[in-house]
Amino acid sequence: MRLQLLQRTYSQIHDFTQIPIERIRNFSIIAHVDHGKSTLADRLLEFTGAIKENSGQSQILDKLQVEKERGITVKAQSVSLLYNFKGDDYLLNLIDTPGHVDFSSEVCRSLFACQGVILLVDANDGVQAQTVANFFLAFGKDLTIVPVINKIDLKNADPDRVTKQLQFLFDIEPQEVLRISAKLGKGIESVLEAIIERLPCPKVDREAPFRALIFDSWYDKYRGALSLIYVQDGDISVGDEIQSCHTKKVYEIKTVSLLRPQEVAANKLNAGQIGLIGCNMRSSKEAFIGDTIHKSSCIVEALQGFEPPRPMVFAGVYPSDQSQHISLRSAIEKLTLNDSAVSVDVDSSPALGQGWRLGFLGLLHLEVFSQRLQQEYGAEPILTAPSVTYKIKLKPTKQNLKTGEQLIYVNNPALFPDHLLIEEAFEPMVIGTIITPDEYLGPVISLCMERRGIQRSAKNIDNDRVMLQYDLPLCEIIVDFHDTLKTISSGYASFDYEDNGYQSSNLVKLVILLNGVAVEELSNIVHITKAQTVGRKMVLKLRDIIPRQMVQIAVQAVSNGKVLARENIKPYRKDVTAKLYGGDVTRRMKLLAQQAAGKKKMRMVANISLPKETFIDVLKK
Ligand SMILES: Nc1nc2c(ncn2[C@@H]2O[C@H](COP(=O)(O)OP(=O)(O)OP(=O)(O)O)[C@@H](O)[C@H]2O)c(=O)[nH]1
Repeated sequence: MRLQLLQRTYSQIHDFTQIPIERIRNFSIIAHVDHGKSTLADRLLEFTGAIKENSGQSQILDKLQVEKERGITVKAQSVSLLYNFKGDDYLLNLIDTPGHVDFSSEVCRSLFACQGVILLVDANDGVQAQTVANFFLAFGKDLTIVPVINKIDLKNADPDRVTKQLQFLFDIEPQEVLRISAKLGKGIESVLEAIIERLPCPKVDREAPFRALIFDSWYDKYRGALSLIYVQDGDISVGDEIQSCHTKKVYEIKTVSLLRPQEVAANKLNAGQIGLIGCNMRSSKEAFIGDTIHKSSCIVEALQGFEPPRPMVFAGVYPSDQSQHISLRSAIEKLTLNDSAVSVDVDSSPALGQGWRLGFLGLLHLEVFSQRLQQEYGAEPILTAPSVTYKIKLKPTKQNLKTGEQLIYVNNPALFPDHLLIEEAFEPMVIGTIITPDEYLGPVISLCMERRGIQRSAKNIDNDRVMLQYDLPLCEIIVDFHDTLKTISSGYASFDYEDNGYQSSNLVKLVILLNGVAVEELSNIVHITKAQTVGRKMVLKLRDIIPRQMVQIAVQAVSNGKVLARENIKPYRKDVTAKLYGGDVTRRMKLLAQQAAGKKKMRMVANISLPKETFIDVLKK
């Protein structure tokens, strides 16, 4: 039995390595969130025999616990499929990609290894903001696009309308558009046919010296860092010595495997293929995504890497007590290998101790990262409020003129300089695209205006849908813009954004004082027009969150030396006169006066203990 299994595995591998370049297709499925990418991937896997039909498993490529729980794809996954078309075996390398805006770096990275994409659109929802962004991403990379309308089985499906939208927005010819139901498995064959007939094969050279691009990597407890590679030239086998162009380190290849979607050992990877290599990389920092690897005996020119993702949202991460510092550090290190879009800097705070300042692509990315820290590594860190990176031009002083450090970048509100030192402040901006049914246009425009948005354009994409473009400050959308947009449009509006540089802005630092002492962890950078409202809200929230203590606590929001809001948290009052029975009134007054004096002393030295959750709760809008 075991021998049979081994022979079968071997024959499969044999087939894979023998496939000529002309019969390889590397492609990705891109779409707006929930339009059915993972479901289509499941069907493709079933159709090509990689998994059994009706195996009861769904979203096979969503492996992480957080993906299964949230029903979203976070990490792009790859799978190699073998498909017999008109008598020939084809190798189809499919890369499943996430749909949420926060994970667009995964989409970008996956596209590098592809020659074409399936652009999937929901037959009921039609083109959404992320569809637009993904289309232009693929179009900009000169990839062949196969437009597919999914969910045609839905009662309200209107594929004709969606076809018109595709034609109007992207100049896609109606006859090119496929119509399928991934859920029911209808039309899947037409997708496979389009992949083979419309997509080009990879432009690679099997005779040239080996060159491959690392486009993903993750950490395995037993084998160290594993790298997913796209072989551009030549071939690679177990036992070969490879060198990294980035670190110049040399490794011996220990394992070569294909993902089917389970890992299947192989002896060799040829140009045009995608596969996994393990070469005893012990430290997570060694598998550098975007790096080119080659055989150590033959120096080659590095392949063009992709732009590293730029973190947009920063937050402090601290262990809940300092004894967990080392375990949290190792968890962060391992997780950042798997999720290379996260940037890590060391940070410290008087209240929370030693920690890190991490950069994320967006708020969902931050939430998913902290959830993965908990689920996969059992870490329970404290996260501070998210912030963006501000650019600040300092007033010229003798010192900064000498050092040339007049321009600084600040992503930690605690480090925002005093207003007297600032000549001009700049905040990061984005161009936001919103697609909404026109009945929600009013509330959507009000939301954008409330978030300091300036309209760029508005156009109808069909009879009842409008596409809006706004210039928006990044800090206004990172926390709850997406959720609010969904709420006011009953879930119908969609949103996507792209970076649009910096813009001069009137920013102030809002500091929270507890009994006159600034709590830097609660500081916030806000636009001057919002300082009063945000200050008021924070003070009220803190009043409710901070537990009453033996002394009165004054909570103040202060900006540029001016108190904008204040609330008092009343102390517990001990009845010092309880033991008095009757007697002289002066005795009673004396006891109360003694108590008041004691409290005054205490207030001055009071070290107010804030609950851990305060830092997270208070800054949620
Ligand atoms: N009726 C119907 N439902 C479908 C079809 N395809 C997918 N769905 C459903 O649509 C929902 C989203 O599908 P997914 O495959 O998770 O979508 P996705 O695009 O991978 O989502 P993300 O990974 O979050 O980007 C699931 O509830 C699917 O069952 C279809 O053809 N018809």
